[in-house]
Amino acid sequence: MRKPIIAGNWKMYKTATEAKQFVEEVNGLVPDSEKLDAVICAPAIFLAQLVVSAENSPLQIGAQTMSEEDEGAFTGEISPVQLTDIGVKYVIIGHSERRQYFNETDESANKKVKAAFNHGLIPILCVGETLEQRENGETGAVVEAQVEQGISGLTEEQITQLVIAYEPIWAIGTGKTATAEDANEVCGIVRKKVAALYHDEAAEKLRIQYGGSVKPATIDELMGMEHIDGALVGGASLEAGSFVKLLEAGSHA
Ligand SMILES: O=C(CO)COP(=O)(O)O
Repeated sequence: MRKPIIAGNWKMYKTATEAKQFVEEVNGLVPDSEKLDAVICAPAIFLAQLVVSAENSPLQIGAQTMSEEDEGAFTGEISPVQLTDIGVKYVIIGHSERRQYFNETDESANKKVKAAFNHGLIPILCVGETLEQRENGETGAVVEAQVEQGISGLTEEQITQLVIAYEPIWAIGTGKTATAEDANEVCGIVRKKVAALYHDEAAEKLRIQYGGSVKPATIDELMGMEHIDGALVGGASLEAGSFVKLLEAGSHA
């Protein structure tokens, strides 16, 4: 059995005050960590404060990106060493917005995934096709290539701890969710690819999330699918009530 994982990606939303209020509101309502992993990936500027706010709750805090370097003259960057030092547990790697606006690639994602593991962080590696690629029937090939390059060189043990988020780019922030069947089909392709690159047991333990306009109204159907083990959620994770509903659905899956 794979433990469900619901992660909110706040992107560049909320002030520190709003973030603190959110965590205080959800703190008592987060399902037990034996049932579900609940994560909020917040802007870097208030990660340290949120780790403290969530101290007595099963809620874990994640970053939205990081440098692959441990330290150095990289103005504006944040390293995995700095993240683990303040108690951050997860980090999103290779989100499509990072790829689109900040020149991230499968190669840089691979370096960051390895750096995350080297410092005890759990990476959430994002993959997903554009609308054009989907319409051209290239979804499977695109996602397989992203997975193969993104996880290149990982140990089997790391594969079993990794989280991969399948986020079709056309479904992000658009209100267009992939159907649960379509999402499951691609998550199945991801799992099969990992099985081919490693072996079945490692692929069976790998957790795969779907992301793209997930809402409380759509989460149950998605979580009912064979290959979907959770969700990476933007808009619907910003409001405490909505996030708690997603966690409840995840914990009953
Ligand atoms: O990009 C996403 C999560 O990483 C999805 O965002 P939305 O849930 O707002 O579509």
